[in-house]
Amino acid sequence: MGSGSQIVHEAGTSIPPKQLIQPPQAEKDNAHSTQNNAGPTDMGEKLDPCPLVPYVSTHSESLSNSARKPRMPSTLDDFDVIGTIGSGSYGTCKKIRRKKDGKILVWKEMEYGTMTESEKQMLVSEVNLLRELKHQHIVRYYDRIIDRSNTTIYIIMEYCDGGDLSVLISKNRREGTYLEEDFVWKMLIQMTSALKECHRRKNGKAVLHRDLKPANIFLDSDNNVKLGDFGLARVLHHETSFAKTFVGTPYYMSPELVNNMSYNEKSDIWSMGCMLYEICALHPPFTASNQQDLNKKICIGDYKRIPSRYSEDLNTIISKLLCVEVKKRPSIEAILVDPIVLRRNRKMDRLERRNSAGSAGADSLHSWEDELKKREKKLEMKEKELKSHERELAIREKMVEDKLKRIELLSKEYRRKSDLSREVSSSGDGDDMDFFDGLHPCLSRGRRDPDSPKKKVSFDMYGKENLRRHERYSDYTVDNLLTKDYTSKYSSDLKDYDNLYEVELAKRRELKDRLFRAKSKVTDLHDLKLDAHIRNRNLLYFR
Ligand SMILES: Nc1ncnc2c1ncn2[C@@H]1O[C@H](COP(=O)(O)OP(=O)(O)OP(=O)(O)O)[C@@H](O)[C@H]1O
Repeated sequence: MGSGSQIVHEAGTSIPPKQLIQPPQAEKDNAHSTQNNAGPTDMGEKLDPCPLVPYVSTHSESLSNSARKPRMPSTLDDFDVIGTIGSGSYGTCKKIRRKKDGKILVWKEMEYGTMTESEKQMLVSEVNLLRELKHQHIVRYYDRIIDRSNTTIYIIMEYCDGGDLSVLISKNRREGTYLEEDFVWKMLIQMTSALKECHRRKNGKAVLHRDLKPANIFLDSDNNVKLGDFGLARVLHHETSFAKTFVGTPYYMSPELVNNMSYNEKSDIWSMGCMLYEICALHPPFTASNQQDLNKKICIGDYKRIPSRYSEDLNTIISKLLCVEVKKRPSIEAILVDPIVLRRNRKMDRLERRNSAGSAGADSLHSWEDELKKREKKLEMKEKELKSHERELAIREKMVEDKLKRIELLSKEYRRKSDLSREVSSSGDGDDMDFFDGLHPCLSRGRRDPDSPKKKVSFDMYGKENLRRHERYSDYTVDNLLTKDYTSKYSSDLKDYDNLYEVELAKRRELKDRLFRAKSKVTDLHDLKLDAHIRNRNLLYFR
């Protein structure tokens, strides 16, 4: 029952729904205090028609009754409570997580200790009923746990993360917005399909919901209908086609109930009409300040058209459901074969197919996009690598350029010094050198033997002739030059080479001096020789 809803007890008076089910304080059964879901308790025996095979989590849709195997009964310890969703007339709903697989579910806690026998029967019927209803638009029942220590039954169900329709209607009412017509049709078609499952059961036992209202229509994350809260539904055997008890929401009460007739399948159809009307208009079709006025309106079918924004087709089908005459009101099959509904159903099918094709296309687009993103990332990384490689190369290039410049400078210097040294040595070459032959061995050193093969002269600064054996310029490759060790070795080698060159130059200078001195000595000797010769001639003359 929705909070705030009132149960019509007598014409003109209303009482809160809780009072219908809350008995005068019944004694709590504290005799048993163990928690399980199969033991022979006042609840357990009735809940389970076969105590040895406790009805277990019938999670798998494909699991047939005959194939159902006994399983370890669930216990409260198998779940973690995440939080409370809300409380209704019969208990509190909590969001829970199943420990073994993390599945999010809901349990409805209902205290049965204070219930009367008939209420307990009703609860038993609810749980047994829930087990049997397996439909994509009906809230799935999973399991139940009885905690005898606090006389509470926990009914474990599917969690509907879209909330319930009453919340959606209130939100739209608050915001002054209307729900889309397509959404209303979707609700109509899916609710009809869920009701068909209840009204036309294979075992021949129709299940009447009895409390169809927006608060009992849950939505999943895709806004699909999940018909829930069968708390007050009863199993109706076909042979007794009228159930006498009235339970439900007064605004949705059908004319036959107002006229004290029994609740039947068509009463559910009326309630569905009221609910669809409310989804469109955001308020129920029949409203009044007291029960008498409400009853009158219901009995004559006095309601306004749904807002003009909605199609005539929708208005027509809602009017059919809100037909005061039970016989003329369509059954669930009649709704399903109504031309308007069929037309709409086909349109929805087409839309759904297009959407799923669209979503498949979108999926492939997404995966394509993902693939592209991955490739882009790879390319980006490669580009980064290349850039850093390029930077490295630029540095190496710069280093090589510097080295080459230095080498050129050094080679220029070397050539300049070589020219200088050649100048020095050339000034001591020629006749003078011949003159020195035999005078001092060191003076003839370095002079080429005319018969010996000509010494190869290379002007290539890297040529091996211009380097000491261990100083081949060929060793100074670009790569070698770039290594730190080799660079320092190279500089120290050049320094050695400079020193040697200086020594050589000094030696040559000294030799030049000595040559000069020897030349003047020769001149002196020549003069002396000439003088002696003259003197000798004079002496001969005098003789
Ligand atoms: N399976 C479910 N998934 C998600 N929320 C749920 C589920 N079942 C119930 N609820 C939410 O839990 C709250 C309590 O629900 P409950 O059925 O106990 O009470 P109610 O329907 O509000 O009132 P009443 O039972 O009196 O009709 C509600 O807000 C309802 O929307």
